Amino acid sequence: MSVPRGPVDSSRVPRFAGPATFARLPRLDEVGHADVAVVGVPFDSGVSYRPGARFGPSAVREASRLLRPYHPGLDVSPFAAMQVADAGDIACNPFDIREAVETVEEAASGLMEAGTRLVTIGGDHTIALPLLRAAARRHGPVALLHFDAHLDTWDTYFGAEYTHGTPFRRAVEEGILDTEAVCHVGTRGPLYGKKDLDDDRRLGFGIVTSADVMRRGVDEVADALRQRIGNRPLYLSIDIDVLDPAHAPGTGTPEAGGLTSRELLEILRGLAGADLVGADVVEVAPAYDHAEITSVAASHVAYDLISLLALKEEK
Ligand SMILES: N=C(N)NCCCC(=O)O
Ligand SMILES: [Zn+2]
Ligand SMILES: [Zn+2]
Repeated sequence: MSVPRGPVDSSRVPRFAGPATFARLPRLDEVGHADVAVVGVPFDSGVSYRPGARFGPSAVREASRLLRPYHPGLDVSPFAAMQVADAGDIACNPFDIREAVETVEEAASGLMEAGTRLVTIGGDHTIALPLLRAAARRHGPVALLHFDAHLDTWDTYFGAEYTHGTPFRRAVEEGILDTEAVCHVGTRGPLYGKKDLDDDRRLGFGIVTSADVMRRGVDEVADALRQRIGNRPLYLSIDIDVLDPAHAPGTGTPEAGGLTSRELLEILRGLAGADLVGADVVEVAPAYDHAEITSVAASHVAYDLISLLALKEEK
């Protein structure tokens, strides 16, 4: 039996039929080894406001049925260039955040053992910490581009260290980021105080605000980010709330004045050539969504991330 590769043929089986793996790709257990695996983490016990991101992975998979095999913007057919498979969900304890964080780290590390690179669908932003740990185990401290309305470098919430507002402070404390190349993109909205920005700067982060993207334009922003990253191993963490609520209403902590989905996708495309080692798309909370606006956007972001990984494979 030959190993399946790529999405189910949509000229034979309509896209709305059959199980919703990401982009209707084969499951990891059907292909054995994958160059890239899409994995879900249905976990939202780290949220500070609206819950619901535990249903993100299934909503993004459902919305990904319409994705097509060729990416004209990057001139790549990601599912032909490499084996991409859906690894299903990492099942983690919704009642014990610390245990869940460990489960995600171990499961992600296990998947990466064979050289598989991960595109993870969240889940709330807490999960970026164990995913970065797994990336750093393999590659050493990684460069990070963090697309988000929020800094997520706060210290604790109600005394809790592991939450969706704190993963990147923990990551710096743990020494798993290359703090010469860590930057937030799309930041906006009210903060608790000026100290938030001072702390964030002290941790080593640069900031490209949502307003900066508007004023400087996507090409200039992407070029500057590419330069800052150089050829370091790069992890991309994308909180879907980086998009304006008009483009992503289905999320837990929406903030006005965000990026358009077009801006986000174009900045990502401008990162072509970077040494991308892993990525996540988090904070899709489908209960607040309308007409799959948010999960469609997230599915396209994931597709672009996979396409960036494919460019690397093609070389
Ligand atoms: N959406 C994420 N990841 N973090 C938002 C935390 C905002 C807050 O509770 O102040
Ligand atoms: Zn956020
Ligand atoms: Zn976040």
